[in-house]
Amino acid sequence: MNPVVALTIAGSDSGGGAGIQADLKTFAAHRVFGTSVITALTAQNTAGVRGISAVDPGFVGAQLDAVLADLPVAAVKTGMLATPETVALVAGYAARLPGLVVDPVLVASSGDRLFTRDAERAYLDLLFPHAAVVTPNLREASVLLGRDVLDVDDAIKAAEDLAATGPACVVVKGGHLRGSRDAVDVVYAGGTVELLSSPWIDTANNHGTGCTFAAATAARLALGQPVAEALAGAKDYVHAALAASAGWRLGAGHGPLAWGPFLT
Ligand SMILES: Nc1ncnc2c1ncn2[C@@H]1O[C@H](COP(=O)(O)OP(=O)(O)OP(=O)(O)O)[C@@H](O)[C@H]1O
Ligand SMILES: Cc1ncc(COP(=O)(O)O)c(N)n1
Repeated sequence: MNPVVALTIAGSDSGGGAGIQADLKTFAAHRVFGTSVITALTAQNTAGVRGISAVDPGFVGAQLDAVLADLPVAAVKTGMLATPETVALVAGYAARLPGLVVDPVLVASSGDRLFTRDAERAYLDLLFPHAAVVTPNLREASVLLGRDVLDVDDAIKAAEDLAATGPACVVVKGGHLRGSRDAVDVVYAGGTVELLSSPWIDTANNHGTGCTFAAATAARLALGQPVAEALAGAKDYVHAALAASAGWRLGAGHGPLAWGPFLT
């Protein structure tokens, strides 16, 4: 029987911990066949981003045309899109992108910018209206809304306000919540707020958690799970992948998660 196919539209992380590399490993761990449209190359390792070379939007389009013309993509995740031009381009394909999970990657965990400064509105105006799920972290929600998003109450209000731009579901991720003993994510869909919570794992190996969460959600949507089930499963998967790599020392900075075969 043919495998289910998912697509990631994202940047390459040469260090293998985030971006396209994290997404494809996450798809494989879910037994989903991964395809990829690369929007940018980053010269990156666990310590930070040394350089970025954005792919010309025309060639991002050529990759999308090639994949969509030939392969039965069942769900899509977007990660680093690098420029508002590429956000606009991807939005133009929205009608052909089922189960669209938009992770609005703006800044790396190292603090390096991954998206054109002051151009974030393109996400709100062009891409969010087409998304099944959007997954900002606290800092991304704050940049998108132009105000501080620091605690769970702020995150609930942020999720409501971001939902007004049109996505079916908003998850404001709480991996950077201050002083929390649990990793609490706020999920807002259909006018209802729910909290997704898992025990906090004390680890420096947390590079790529956001990419992995969004890719696991897309993989599960591709497998036919409803959104709420896909998000709960993705949350469990990230927790397991963080726990499994907690004892690793790969790289001098924030190390990667343990995907797929390393989980068992
Ligand atoms: N130390 C941790 N222990 C348990 N869960 C965590 C931890 N860190 C992050 N998570 C979970 O991982 C998912 C990603 O959240 P996070 O807020 O880290 O996203 P992000 O900032 O976009 O990730 P990234 O570091 O890749 O940019 C969320 O479900 C969050 O609750
Ligand atoms: C290519 C690429 N995509 C996404 C991220 C965000 O991940 P993180 O916040 O863990 O650095 C990244 N660093 N690099």
